[in-house]
Amino acid sequence: MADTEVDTADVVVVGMGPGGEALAGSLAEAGLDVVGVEAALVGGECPYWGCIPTKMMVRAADALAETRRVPELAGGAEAFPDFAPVARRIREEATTDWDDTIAVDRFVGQGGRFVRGTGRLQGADTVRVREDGGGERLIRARTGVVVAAGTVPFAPPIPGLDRVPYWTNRDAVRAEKAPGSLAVIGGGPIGLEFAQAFARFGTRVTVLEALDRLLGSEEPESGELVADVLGREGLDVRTGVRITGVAHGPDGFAVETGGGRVEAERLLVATGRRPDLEGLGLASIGLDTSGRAVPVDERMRVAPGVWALGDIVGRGEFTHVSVYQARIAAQDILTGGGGPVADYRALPRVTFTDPEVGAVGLTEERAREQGIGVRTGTARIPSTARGWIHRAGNDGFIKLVEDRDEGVLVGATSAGPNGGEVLGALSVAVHARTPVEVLRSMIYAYPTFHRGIEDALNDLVSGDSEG
Ligand SMILES: Cc1cc2nc3c(=O)[nH]c(=O)nc-3n(C[C@H](O)[C@H](O)[C@H](O)COP(=O)(O)OP(=O)(O)OC[C@H]3O[C@@H](n4cnc5c(N)ncnc54)[C@H](O)[C@@H]3O)c2cc1C
Ligand SMILES: NC(=O)c1ccc[n+]([C@@H]2O[C@H](COP(=O)([O-])OP(=O)(O)OC[C@H]3O[C@@H](n4cnc5c(N)ncnc54)[C@H](O)[C@@H]3O)[C@@H](O)[C@H]2O)c1
Repeated sequence: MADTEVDTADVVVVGMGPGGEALAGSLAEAGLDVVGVEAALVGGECPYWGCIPTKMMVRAADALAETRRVPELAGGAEAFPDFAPVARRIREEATTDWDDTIAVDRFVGQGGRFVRGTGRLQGADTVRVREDGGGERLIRARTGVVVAAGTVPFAPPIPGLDRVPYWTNRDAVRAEKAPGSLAVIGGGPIGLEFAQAFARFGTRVTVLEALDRLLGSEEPESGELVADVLGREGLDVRTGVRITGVAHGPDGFAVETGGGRVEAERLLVATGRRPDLEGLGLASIGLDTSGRAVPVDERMRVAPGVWALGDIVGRGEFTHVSVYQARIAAQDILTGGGGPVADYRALPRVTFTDPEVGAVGLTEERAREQGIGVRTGTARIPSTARGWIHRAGNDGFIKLVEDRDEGVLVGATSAGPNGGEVLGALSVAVHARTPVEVLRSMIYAYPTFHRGIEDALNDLVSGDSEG
């Protein structure tokens, strides 16, 4: 094509979310000629529409919840919820009004070259970029192409859904005020974090989950705990729901379920995410683009000269996974195959509801499916010294999953106040395969939440919960 600019680089990175940005920056700093291609904002979903703005909402909502706990502990206090400071923080502090100039400048400062546009593979060593300005550029990669293009919200095939103006996380993050009422389809991390945060600002929230429990990939106890707490906070949480239709009119949304109709001013769809493998041209390197993820080996390689990382490879849709994989891929690229391999045994995740649900490694069910001889131990937070002291808002538990033949933890959950922080110690134990006997010989500071780990270890070795 006559007006197509042809360019060459060592590495072309398609998608500059947390993973792509980390990889492209480190390769550029190492002296490679790197072109980073980004269709939207450098930084990706996490800083602009995901982790950071939602955690600002959660922080504010938690402050309101703590105020409501004052009467039980310290007299009286009254909160006057106002979403405006949250919306302002998200706009001004988190996203600079959804402007990525700082991130682009940082990458260019590291020595990278940046192209704003949509990239598509044309074979293993070439990326065709449709630039925002209207031009087109063909970039040939001497060393390789890295696909780090993330995922987009998935809308389930519910009759009527494609004709109504429902919210995804992108709209919910840009809310200027808490809606009067909100129906949330999906009881995973996205749905639950938004549901609780808006409810604490006064929104009447209904959560509709198809499975028989919330947080379906975690321990069943986690979903039960969150459903119980949300219910007590006044949310209407329905599991095992089959949604048969959605409509929108002047009065808002109507969601039809087997158990009746749910009406709400806003509808948030949070039913998982999918990559666009077809749009990325991955068929040109022989991949089946109907799949739900890009298959990679343990060094993030897809094919000779092609790597993929982050949400698009489906090994955990978390920023820390994306950045971890960027480190693995960067070392593979820089050493020509001599770097470490990815190890997901101690993959941590935290759902930032209150109580926070932290988990690492395998759930009990997954461990049993893998043929591991499992022993579990549990401590209830309200029964621990610190939980009892804490009182209002002390719901939670610590559950350990031990490989009883090896005498090491292969998974753990810490749900409760600061559950994500307590997870730190458990992550080290699973990652380092610290023997349970060594964990039992440690001194746990009194009275901390993490001392609940010792209670759970005692339950583990008591033998009562063997299975
Ligand atoms: C509401 C919400 C809350 C979350 N909270 C957390 C949390 O608390 N903790 C956590 O660890 N994770 C959280 N996540 C998940 C986290 O945001 C993702 O795991 C992370 O952003 C994935 O990084 P990535 O680099 O793989 O992809 P992304 O962040 O999705 O970035 C991919 C980039 O590629 C670009 N792109 C796509 N196609 C093309 C193309 N053809 N050409 C050029 N560019 C392209 C996109 O525009 C995007 O910028 C949350 C997600 C959401 C939605
Ligand atoms: N704190 C965090 O780290 C954090 C926060 C938000 C998102 N994330 C990441 O983003 C990813 C996507 O989050 P998510 O919550 O959208 O996805 P998810 O897959 O975890 O949960 C989606 C839920 O929607 C339900 N669902 C699907 N179709 C339905 C239907 N027709 N009716 C009712 N329910 C239906 C599913 O059963 C599931 O429970 C997560 O996997 C997570 O890794 C992480």
